[in-house]
Amino acid sequence: MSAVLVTGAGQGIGRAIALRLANDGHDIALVDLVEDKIAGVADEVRETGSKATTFVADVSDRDQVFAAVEHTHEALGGFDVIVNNAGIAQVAPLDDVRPEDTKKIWAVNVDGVLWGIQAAAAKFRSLGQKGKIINASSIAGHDGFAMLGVYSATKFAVRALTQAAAKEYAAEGITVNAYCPGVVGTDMWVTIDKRFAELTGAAEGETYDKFVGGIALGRAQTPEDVAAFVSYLAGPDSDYMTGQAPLIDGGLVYR
Ligand SMILES: NC(=O)C1=CN([C@@H]2O[C@H](COP(=O)(O)OP(=O)(O)OC[C@H]3O[C@@H](n4cnc5c(N)ncnc54)[C@H](O)[C@@H]3O)[C@@H](O)[C@H]2O)C=CC1
Ligand SMILES: CC(=O)C(C)=O
Repeated sequence: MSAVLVTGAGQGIGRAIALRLANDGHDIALVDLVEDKIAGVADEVRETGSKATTFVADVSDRDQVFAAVEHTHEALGGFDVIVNNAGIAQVAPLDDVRPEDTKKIWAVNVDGVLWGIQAAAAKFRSLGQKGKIINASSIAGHDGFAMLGVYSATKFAVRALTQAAAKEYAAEGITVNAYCPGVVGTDMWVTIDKRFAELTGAAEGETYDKFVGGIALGRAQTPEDVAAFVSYLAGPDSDYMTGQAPLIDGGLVYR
């Protein structure tokens, strides 16, 4: 079918996206910081009958992202979709944020997405074909959350890049969309919950439970819930959609 590159594919939402798209029949290039994690997910992808390849890269490094796209094309014999999923969280009151903090999270969550957008568009262009670019935003890309202010800013920025890239690339048949999950029970939320506990005196688990308590559908989101929507974005049913960043959050933020 088609060849898809997923960043941050070693665990959590990225792993679920990789497995869902493999089950949909796509071949998958798994990109992450740590080889061991993506090697394990690659084995799971191969069990579905789809091809898998791995590439270690830090998405904040532009050259490494371009190399990952090149590797995907060589290893899978094509390049059709990129999912710029890798991201990191940071929990801090705005008063405490320092330049080194903003630099680090911006480099991964915003620059990392921009390098992925650029590298994918350049490859689609060189192959003379259409393609799909899919970016990870968040409910925090629609609402600024207390203690997650800079993280929220990065996810708003992802929406801005998604809209601008959609406009710049539409004439070339390249679509650009984002997904905005809510509260997904991954390691990211374990870290967020612990930091809230340290900073606010909340008990461990309390912040996560409070956020989940606000979800209309009454449960935390699974990585597979997110992957189901990304499956739509990666497939032909979304061909007429570009520049959008829909919320897929069980009813938490309403726009
Ligand atoms: N967990 C949640 O509730 C939500 C997550 N998101 C977003 O979804 C995406 C995935 O989140 P999770 O799976 O929960 O996170 P996670 O922390 O469980 O997994 C993130 C993966 O990305 C990799 N990664 C981190 N920095 C990287 C870098 N510089 N280069 C390459 N890989 C890197 C990590 O090694 C890890 O495998 C992120 O962009 C996150 O901001 C959005 C909304 C909600
Ligand atoms: C982790 C995240 O994206 C939140 C809290 O919206």
